[in-house]
Amino acid sequence: MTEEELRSRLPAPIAARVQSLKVAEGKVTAILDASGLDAAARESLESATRDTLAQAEGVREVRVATIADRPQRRIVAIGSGKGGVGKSTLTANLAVALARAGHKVGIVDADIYGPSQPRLLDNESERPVAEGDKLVPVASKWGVPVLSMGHLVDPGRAITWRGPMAGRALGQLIDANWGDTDLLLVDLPPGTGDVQITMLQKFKPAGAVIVSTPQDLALIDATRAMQMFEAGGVPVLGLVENMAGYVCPHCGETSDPFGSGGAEAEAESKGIPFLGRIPLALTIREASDAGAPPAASEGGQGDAFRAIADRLAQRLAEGAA
Ligand SMILES: Nc1ncnc2c1ncn2[C@@H]1O[C@H](COP(=O)(O)OP(=O)(O)OP(=O)(O)O)[C@@H](O)[C@H]1O
Repeated sequence: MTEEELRSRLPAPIAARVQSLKVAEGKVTAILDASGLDAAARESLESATRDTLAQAEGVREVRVATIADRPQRRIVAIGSGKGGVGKSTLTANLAVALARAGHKVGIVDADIYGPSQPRLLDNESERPVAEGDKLVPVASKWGVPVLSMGHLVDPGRAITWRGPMAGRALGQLIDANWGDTDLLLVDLPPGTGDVQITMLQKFKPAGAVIVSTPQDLALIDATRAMQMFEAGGVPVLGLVENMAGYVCPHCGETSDPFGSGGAEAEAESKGIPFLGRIPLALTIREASDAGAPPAASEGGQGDAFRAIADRLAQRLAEGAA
């Protein structure tokens, strides 16, 4: 079926909202203008479009996206299969590098059970204020506004919420008063649990970046995370290998305690772009603990983060998300 034929199948009120409709090899992508609609009306517009187009001959897959009159804000989720692989460190440094390159970027720390962005960005003592029923993100000295559960609860107090509450908390952080921020990096909790699924279903990230260390076991978990995003219709923008190659602070020699290159090979085998690798370096841990992201200063390990941020920006500009 041609694009014109597909368009003509849509009822007039839906057809009037079609901004673009493309079909390639049985995959239809429709972009609709949802201006003036509330969330429920937007969802029924989306599902009616999807249902109608899916019935057309030769259509295997239908993707529907809506744009509204509020500023377009893209969400990119940073995920990992397991904990401790450096997802939060990467998120903070990517955001700082992107902000330095002129992007309007903010961070949502969705790791609500173990928030670390306030420490990484050195604004732990700040508290967000509410404007109306929305939170106003907390500024950081690195030019990146952030909202984190770490800003809302006392440090060290364990959060013992069940899934639905955690999902609601995440909603408040994402649906905050982000002003002209047009890119939100969401630091997800590790793994593929409730919070991640809520995130996919409710907030439809434009894309995801997966972080892994080079070991086989970490990569198996990373593959699971990739599958979760793909099943949720979220394109994986790329894979990052962290803690690849240890640079000895004394002699400068590089060794590979966790192996090296595994993530790149894994990305290649899955047809996913490899965005780059960050070495295991004492200076990264020390700077991160001190709230001074390496990407904020010239040279050193900041270059590795900047190179990944550039590749991510390029992927976004190419329309990969
Ligand atoms: N490339 C690196 N070199 C040295 N230390 C690193 C590197 N990346 C991360 N770290 C350190 O490893 C620890 C875990 O990093 P981080 O908190 O970013 O991981 P995470 O995947 O977000 O963990 P969590 O499971 O808590 O969400 C931190 O102490 C951090 O400073």
